[in-house]
Amino acid sequence: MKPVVVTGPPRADIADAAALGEHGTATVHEAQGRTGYLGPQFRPAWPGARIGGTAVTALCWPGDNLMIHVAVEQCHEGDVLVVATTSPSTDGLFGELFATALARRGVRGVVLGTGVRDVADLRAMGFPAWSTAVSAQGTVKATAGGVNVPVVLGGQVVHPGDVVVADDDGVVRVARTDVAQVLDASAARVAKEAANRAAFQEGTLGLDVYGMREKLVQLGVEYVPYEKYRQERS
Ligand SMILES: O=C([O-])CC(=O)C(=O)O
Repeated sequence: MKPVVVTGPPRADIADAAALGEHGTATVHEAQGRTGYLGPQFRPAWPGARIGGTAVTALCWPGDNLMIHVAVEQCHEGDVLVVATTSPSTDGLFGELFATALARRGVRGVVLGTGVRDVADLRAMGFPAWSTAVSAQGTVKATAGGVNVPVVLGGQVVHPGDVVVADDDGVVRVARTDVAQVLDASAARVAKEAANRAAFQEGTLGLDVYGMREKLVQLGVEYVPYEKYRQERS
């Protein structure tokens, strides 16, 4: 792999990214056709954060955070730093000092396909972080990798400038070219869910709200009174 730092890639609009962040991962995931989810192994370092930002990517070697230092310089207001490793790793590549530098640059959070550390400090400073591990294991700063190259996390390809949405349910990526369409679909979904919620609050059942009774007939589901069911089986 040839080490490279790509500067100034096109980014999604940071207001659009924030709006997707407000919708949250479950809505955005559904709105883009149930794709883009990095998987349940990506957990927040502390609960309650909800962000949407534009991806700056770093490809590091396991146990080596040199390229995070390089990536910090490429991060702008509204970005989310997305860190992958060249092979599986759980080491604590990122902690409170990196968070301090990123917060100073207006970065909204970090997503790591490896370990995070200093969790208590990250919580106290309110810097959002998602990772596949929490580990005190320290790292070296020795091997060159990539910045703003496509990276794969949880089977999803994240390109620099894509939108990353993250909350207590995990992390979802939205391709930069899909952002407008996913925003529209998310808003439509939120409106539909509001109508469904109102129906549930009034006591209407999901079976009727979603028109599933006909489906049950098609599937051959039979409603049998208890006594008849018992007699047939005795
Ligand atoms: O410096 C490191 O190796 C990572 C870390 O702990 C920090 O960012 O605070």
